[in-house]
Amino acid sequence: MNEVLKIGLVSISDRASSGIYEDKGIPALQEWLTQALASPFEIVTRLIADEQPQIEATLIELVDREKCHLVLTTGGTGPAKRDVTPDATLAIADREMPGFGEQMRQISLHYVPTAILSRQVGVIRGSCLILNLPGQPKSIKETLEGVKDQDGKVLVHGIFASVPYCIQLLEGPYIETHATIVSAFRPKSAIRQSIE
Ligand SMILES: Nc1ncnc2c1ncn2[C@@H]1O[C@H](COP(=O)(O)OP(=O)(O)OP(=O)(O)O)[C@@H](O)[C@H]1O
Ligand SMILES: Nc1nc2c(c(=O)[nH]1)N[C@H]1C(S)=C(S)[C@@H](COP(=O)(O)O)O[C@H]1N2
Repeated sequence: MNEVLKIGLVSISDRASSGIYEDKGIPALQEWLTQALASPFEIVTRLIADEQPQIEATLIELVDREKCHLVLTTGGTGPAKRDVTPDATLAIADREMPGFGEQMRQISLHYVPTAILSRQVGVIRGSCLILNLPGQPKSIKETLEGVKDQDGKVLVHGIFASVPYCIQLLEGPYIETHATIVSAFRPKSAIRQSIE
C-alpha cells in the first residue's frame, strides 16, 4: 500500500510568532494543498521566529523525527538581517536542488519586480524535499501554481509541478494532483495508473 504523504509546514515570522499579527502562512499553505492534492496527506505545522538555530532544529525535527516527505517553509528569505531561512535550510541540507529557487524567482518576477530579493532555496535532507517560499502569503499560491492566462493555460510552470516526481525519486509516496490547480509532470515510464 502507498505510504501516506507527510508534509511539514513551517511559518517563519517574528511578528506572527509573537502574536503581533495573525499568521496567514500556514492557513494559506494548508488551503492550497487541500485544493491541489488528489492523494491523501497529513500535515505537521510549526510557527517560529526568524532565529537560525530554531529554524535548523525545527527542520531537523520535521525530517528526522516526524519523517516528513516534504517540508514547505514560508518567510525570512529576503536580504534583511533577520531573514535567515535559506541559511538555516542550507546548513541542515545534504544536497541542494538549485532549480527550485531559480524557478520560483522566474515565476515571481511575473508578479513583483522585487522577486530577485528572495534568496529562497530547495534542498534534500535524507529522503525529504525542503522548499523555501517567500513570506508574503499570496506568494505561496503564486510560486506553487505558477503563472496562468485568463483561460487557465499555464504560462510559467509552478514549482509544485515537479514535486511529485521528485518525491517519487526520493522513494516517497506516489502523489497525484488536481490538474485544474497544477499538473504533476513525470516521464511516461514513471506514471502509474490510479487504482480506483
Ligand atoms: N506569517 C505571516 N502571516 C501574515 N503575513 C505575513 C507573514 N509573514 C510575512 N507576512 C507579510 O509579508 C511581508 C514580508 O514577509 P517577511 O518574511 O519579509 O516578513 P518580515 O518583514 O521579515 O516580518 P516578520 O518576520 O515579522 O513577519 C511582511 O511584512 C508581512 O506583511
Ligand atoms: N511570488 C512572490 N514572490 C516574492 C514576493 C511576492 O510578493 N510574491 N515578494 C518579494 C519580496 S518583496 C521579497 S523582499 C522577497 C523575500 O521575502 P520574504 O523575506 O518574505 O521571504 O520575496 C520576493 N518574492
